[in-house]
Amino acid sequence: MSRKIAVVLFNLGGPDGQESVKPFLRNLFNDPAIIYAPWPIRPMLAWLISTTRGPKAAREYAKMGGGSPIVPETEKQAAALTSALQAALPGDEIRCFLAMRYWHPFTHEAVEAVKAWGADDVVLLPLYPQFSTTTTASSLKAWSDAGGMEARTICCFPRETDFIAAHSDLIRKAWEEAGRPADARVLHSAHGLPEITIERGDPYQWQVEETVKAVTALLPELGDHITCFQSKVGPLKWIGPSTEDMVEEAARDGKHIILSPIAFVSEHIETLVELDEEYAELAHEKGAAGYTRVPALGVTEGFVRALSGLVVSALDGPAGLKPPSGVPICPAEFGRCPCREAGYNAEASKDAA
Ligand SMILES: C=CC1=C(C)c2cc3[nH]c(cc4nc(cc5[nH]c(cc1n2)c(C)c5CCC(=O)O)C(CCC(=O)O)=C4C)c(C)c3C=C
Ligand SMILES: [Fe+2]
Ligand SMILES: [Fe+2]
Repeated sequence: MSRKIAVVLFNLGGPDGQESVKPFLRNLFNDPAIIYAPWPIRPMLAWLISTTRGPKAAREYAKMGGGSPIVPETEKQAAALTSALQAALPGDEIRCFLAMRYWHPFTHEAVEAVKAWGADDVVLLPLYPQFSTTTTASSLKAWSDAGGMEARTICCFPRETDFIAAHSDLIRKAWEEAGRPADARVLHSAHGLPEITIERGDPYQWQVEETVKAVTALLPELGDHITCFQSKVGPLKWIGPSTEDMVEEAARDGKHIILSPIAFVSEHIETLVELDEEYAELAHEKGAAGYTRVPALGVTEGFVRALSGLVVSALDGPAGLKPPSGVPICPAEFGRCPCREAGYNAEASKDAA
C-alpha cells in the first residue's frame, strides 16, 4: 500500500532580507543550546549581541543580495532528494519539508505543514553530518517543543560512504582544476564551537575529525591535510586551530591552499563571504602560492545519494522514536550512531579537553 512519507530537512536558516538580520540573530543567541545563561539574562544578552552584531552581519548579508541563500539552496536539495527518493521508493508519495531553526520556514511551521499534509511516516533529517548540541539537538528539541509527531530520526552521518566520497571527489576535482599543484595543503574547515560546549560532552569536534580522516583516506594523491575551525563569535575560547591561523601558516609555508568546507552542506554566508572573500584575501596578502575553494556539497549526485540512502535505511529501521530534548550527546536509542559504534565517551572527551 502506498505510504505518504514526509522528510523533514533541518538547517539553521538565515535572514531573508536586511530587516530580518537582527531578529534572526536574536533568535539564534536566545537559544539555550547556544548561550548557557538562564532567563532573563539570556534574552537580554540575545538582544544586546544582536543589536551590536546586527549592522556588521547586515553588511555581509547585503553582499549576497540582502539575505541568506540558505533557504533557496536547501530547497534545491529538497527537490533533488525528492526525485532520488521517488526513484528509490516507487509507489510511495514523498514530500520534503524545510524546518529552519532561527528564521522562516521555522520548525513549528514545518510541524504544521507535515500535519496538514497527513503524513503516514516522518523522517527527520538534520542537514548537519556531524552531531552537535548547538545544531542537531537544538533542532530536534524545537521539533518536540512544537508538538512534532513521533518520527524516525537520523542522528548524524559523519562517516557515511557516499557523503565521504562526494567530499573527496569535490576536493580532487578542485585540485585538478587548479593544475594539480604539488605543494597543495588541504584545509578542511568546519564551523567552530566554544570549548566549553565540547567539555560538556558535545561530540561535534570528534565527528568532524572522523569525517576528515575518512575523506583524506580517499585522497592519497594529496598528502597534506589540516582540520581547522572558522566563524568564531563572542569572547569565549573556541576550539582550534582557527582557519584564519591555518591560512596564514599555509601561506608562510609557501603552500597552495585548497579550502574545503567540511561541516557545511550548502553555500551560505560562512562560505561565500568568510571563505571566498576574507580568507581568499588573507591568503593572497600573506603570499600563498594559490587559493582554491572547494564548493559545498549542495546537490552533487553523491551527496543526494547519501541523503536518500539515509532516509531509506531510516524507513527500514524502528518507527516512532520520540526525538529527545536537550540531549548532551548523540542519543543512545539511535543505535546506528557512529558515536555508539566507536564507543565515543563524553566523559573521556572532558578528560582530554
Ligand atoms: C556545523 C554547523 C554549525 C554550527 C556547529 C554552528 C554553531 C554556532 N553558530 C554560532 C553563531 C552564528 N552562526 C551563524 C551562521 C551560520 N551558522 C551555521 C552553521 C553552524 N553554526 C550556518 C549554516 C550559518 C549560516 C546561516 C546563513 O545565514 O547563511 C551566524 C550568523 C552570521 C554571523 O553573524 O556571523 C552566527 C551569529 C554560534 C555562536 C555557534 C555555537 C555556539
Ligand atoms: Fe553558526
Ligand atoms: Fe549520532
